[in-house]
Amino acid sequence: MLFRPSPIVCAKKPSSTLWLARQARDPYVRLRSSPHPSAGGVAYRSRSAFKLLEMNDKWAMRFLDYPDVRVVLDLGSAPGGWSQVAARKLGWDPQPARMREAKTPYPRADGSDGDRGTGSWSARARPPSRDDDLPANANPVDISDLENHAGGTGGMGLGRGTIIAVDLLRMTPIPGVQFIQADFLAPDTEELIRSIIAHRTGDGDDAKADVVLCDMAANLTGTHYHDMEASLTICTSVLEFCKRHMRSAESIGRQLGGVLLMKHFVHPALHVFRTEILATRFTDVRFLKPHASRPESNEGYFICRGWKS
Ligand SMILES: C[S@@+](CC[C@H](N)C(=O)[O-])C[C@H]1O[C@@H](n2cnc3c(N)ncnc32)[C@H](O)[C@@H]1O
Repeated sequence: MLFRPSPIVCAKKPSSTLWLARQARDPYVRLRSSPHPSAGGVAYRSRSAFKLLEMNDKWAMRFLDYPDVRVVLDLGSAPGGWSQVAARKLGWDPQPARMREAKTPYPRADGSDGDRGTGSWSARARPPSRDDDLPANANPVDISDLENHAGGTGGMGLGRGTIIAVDLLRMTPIPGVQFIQADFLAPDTEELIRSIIAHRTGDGDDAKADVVLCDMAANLTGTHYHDMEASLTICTSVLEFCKRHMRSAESIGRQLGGVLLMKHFVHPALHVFRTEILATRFTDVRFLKPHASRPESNEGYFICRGWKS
């Protein structure tokens, strides 16, 4: 007897069919899945990477390109597209050492050459997956082993400066990026970030960030009011963080130095937040909606340059 799947089990919900159709049409989804020259020949981990590239490169903001940019924070970093862009901009080699190894013969325990000539991943030299991004016993908030962790050079090309990425979720390592798995809104996280900047730069109490990127988005609850408030809470917390930890334009000697790029969602208080709060703290504040941001999404970005301290 032929097995006929039940139509109830097989039927796709209209919403998932629409989602699949949208993904298939989306040029950024297609771009994301292939190695990209601007990512040093590796694929970007998120379609969000193209938003950051657009805001930095295409609109000539170039806030990541100045040689005086020494410390970049990526808040809400997972899966890592923005960190990849930042790492590349600061000159870190995106090809992990074990990826390069995988293209060369990988010796087997029996002494034979293993994968000679295939260029494929062996079980021992495979790209890191989400499950092996950190050692099982690693404490994501322990900074005592910084040099050997994701942010250490680990045999990769040396870039300049420090990139610190923070997310609630785990993130596969990126050369040059120090990842902290933590809630940015939790009271201890700020001090942890500050101490890592101090440790990496050797600046002690003067440790500051030059560029703060925030793509954080709280999980949607479905309650419009609650979701709007959560977005504004993130924006105000990030600004409070900048008040204590951003390097001022004056101290760099560059008028538009000290940059905050921050995602936000529609909120009735946003205009006031921009004009009465952001605009008093930064020399130049603009609203951006990159093409890579879906038109139907309520998200937008503030690019704020020239921190006045
Ligand atoms: C849109 S994703 C970021 C994508 C990222 N920019 C990229 O290019 O891959 C938003 C991220 O914000 C993180 N997030 C939300 N609230 C957070 C919080 N309080 N602390 C840390 N991360 C948070 C989420 O876990 C999620 O990974």
